[in-house]
This record gives sequence, structure tokens and C-alpha cells, in this order.
Amino acid sequence: MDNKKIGIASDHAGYQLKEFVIGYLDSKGYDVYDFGTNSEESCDYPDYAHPLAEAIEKGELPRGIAMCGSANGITMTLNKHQGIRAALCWEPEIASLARRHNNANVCTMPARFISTDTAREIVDIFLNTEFEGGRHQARIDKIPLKNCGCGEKK
Ligand SMILES: O=C(CO)[C@H](O)[C@H](O)[C@H](O)COP(=O)(O)O
Repeated sequence: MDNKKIGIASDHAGYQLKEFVIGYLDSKGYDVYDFGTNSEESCDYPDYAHPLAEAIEKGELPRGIAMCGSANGITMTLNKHQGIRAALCWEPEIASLARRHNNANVCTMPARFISTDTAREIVDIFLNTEFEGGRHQARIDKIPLKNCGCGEKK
């Protein structure tokens, strides 16, 4: 998979930050796939989060970045997809842990609560930090309901 490919999505609240991050990724030579939204006109984050998640699940893109106002709604939506591990990153150390311990494949950011400088730092860490595996892989393997030993197992 081409590690220079990255998907990005936001709602209206995340639009300005999305445009900033696209410009930053372009300047670093990333191949950015923009799933919208395309303005600050009010919209619904699931309409943009689901297509991004599907592209990652299908293997068309290795990872993504997404933002809404608080990042809660877009993170909740992305994590409905079995192949997505979206982590809400509001500061750099959380972004590092999201990669090292959680092998996050989508970084989400709360556009209304972080600066562009912080967002740039979070993006750099998310894109350049390796997963540590080991005990963390064993934990990730238990995230799907079918592997957790609880109610949904048939
Ligand atoms: O933060 C969000 C969801 O978790 C969204 O960005 C919404 O925009 C947020 O809920 C605020 O909604 P509003 O329509 O922008 O007031």
C-alpha cells in the first residue's frame, strides 16, 4: 500500500482545519484524497466519515485524518466500521500513543478546540510513529465484539 496516500474528511466545523491540513500534507508530498465537506455550510459529519471509513476498509487508502467541532461525532461514526481504529487526538502525546499502542488508522481532531500549530504537530506524529505491537496487538485483537467473549458471540 502507498503510504503517501491519505484520506481526509470533516464537517462544517472542521472545514477550515481540513483545508489547513490538506495544504500542509500537500507541502510534504502526500497524495491527499478529500472526502469533503467543501464549505462551512452546516452539514452532518456521518455523510463524510462513512465514505472515508469505507475507502480505508476496502484497502484503497492506508489511513485517514478527520475533524469535526469536538471530534466526538466523527470519531463515533468512524469507529462503527470494523476496519477502523479512529483515535481522538487533541495533543501530541495522545497522537503518539494512538499510533504506538492503538495502531490507529484514523486520527481525529477537535477543530474548535486546537490551534493549527497543534494540529500540524499531531499530524506529523500520527504519520511518523510506528505501532509497537506485542501486548498492544493482543488488546487490539479483542476490540471486535466477535472476539471479546461477550454477548454478540454466536
Ligand atoms: O462536533 C461535532 C460533533 O461531535 C460537530 O462538529 C457539530 O458541528 C457540533 O455538534 C456542533 O454543531 P453545530 O451545528 O455546528 O452547532
